[in-house]
Amino acid sequence: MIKLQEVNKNFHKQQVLHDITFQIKDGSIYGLLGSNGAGKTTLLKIIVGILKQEKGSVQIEGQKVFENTDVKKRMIFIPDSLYFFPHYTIEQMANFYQNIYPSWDQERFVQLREMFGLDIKKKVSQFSKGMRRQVAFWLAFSAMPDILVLDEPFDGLDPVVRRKVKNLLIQDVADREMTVLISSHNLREVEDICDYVGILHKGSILLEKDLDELKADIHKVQVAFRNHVPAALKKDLSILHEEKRGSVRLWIVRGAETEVSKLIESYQPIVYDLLPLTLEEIFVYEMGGAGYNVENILV
Ligand SMILES: Nc1ncnc2c1ncn2[C@@H]1O[C@H](COP(=O)(O)OP(=O)(O)OP(=O)(O)O)[C@@H](O)[C@H]1O
Repeated sequence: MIKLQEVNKNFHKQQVLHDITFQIKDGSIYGLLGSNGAGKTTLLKIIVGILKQEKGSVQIEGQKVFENTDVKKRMIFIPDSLYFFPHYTIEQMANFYQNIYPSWDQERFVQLREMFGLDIKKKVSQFSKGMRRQVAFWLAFSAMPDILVLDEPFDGLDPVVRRKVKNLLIQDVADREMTVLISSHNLREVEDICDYVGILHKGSILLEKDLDELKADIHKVQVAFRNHVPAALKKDLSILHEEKRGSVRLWIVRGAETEVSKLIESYQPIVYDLLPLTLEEIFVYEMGGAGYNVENILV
C-alpha cells in the first residue's frame, strides 16, 4: 500500500503541492491525471524518494521512502526524460540492474528480448527515443519490482508497442500483485488499464475515483414519452445533464442501472435506451458538477 498524508511541497517560495492525501492499494493501477504544471512529476518524485516533501508523510508498506534503500530496491521509476549511462549497451544496463535489484529475473529478461526485438549489444544512446523507452520498460519488467512508477510512460511509443507494454503491465498486476502508478495528461491513454484515477490540478487532488464504480454509477439515457415528460420521474431521477432532441430527451443520470431502468420503465416511455458513457464524458459531467470545466484540465 502506498499512503500519502497531507503532502506539501514548495519550490523556493512557490507551493506546488497542497495537502495531497491518497492511497494506492497493492495490485492496482492508479492513473494520476493533470495538465502541464499540475505537479504530477513532483508528486511522483516524492513518492519514489527523489524529492522530499516539506510537510506530510509518504509511506510504502508502512515505511518512509526518502533515503530508504530497502524500499527503493522494490520500486522502479521510469521518468519522462530517461537516463542511461553514456556508452552502455542494453546488456551492460541489464547487468547494472541485476546488481541493484535483488528481484531481477534473468530468464524474463531473455524471454522479453523476443518481444522487444532490440539488439542487446548496441549502445542505448544509439537507439531512437521510442526504442530507448522500450529499453526502459524491458529493464523494468525484468527487475520484477513490487511497485512501478511511470511518468508519461507512453509518449513516443507506437500503438503496437503501447499495447504490448500495457498487456505486460496488466499481466504483472494480475499475476504477482504489482502496484502501478502512472501519470498522464491524457485520460484516453490510461482509461483502459487504470483501476483508479486521481485528478491533480494546480497542486491539489480535485477528484479521485474507482473506475468500475464510476462506470456503474453514471449512464446516458435517451427517452421519449407519448405526452410530456412526467414531472415525478424527473424529480426521482438524479439527472446531471439534460438535452432536448425533438421529442427525445437525452439525460445523464446517476444511479444503478437496474434502478434507473425500473423507474423509467414504470412510466411506460415510447423510446428508452440506456447507453454507456466514455470515461471522458463521465469526467466532463462529474467535474462540471463540481464547478470545473474539464476541457481546461484534461485532454
Ligand atoms: N526543480 C524545480 N524548481 C522550481 N520549480 C519547479 C521545479 N520542478 C517543478 N517546478 C514547478 O512545479 C510545478 C509543477 O511541476 P511538475 O513538473 O511537477 O508538473 P507536471 O504536472 O509534471 O507537468 P508536465 O505535465 O508539464 O510535465 C510547476 O509550476 C513547475 O514550474
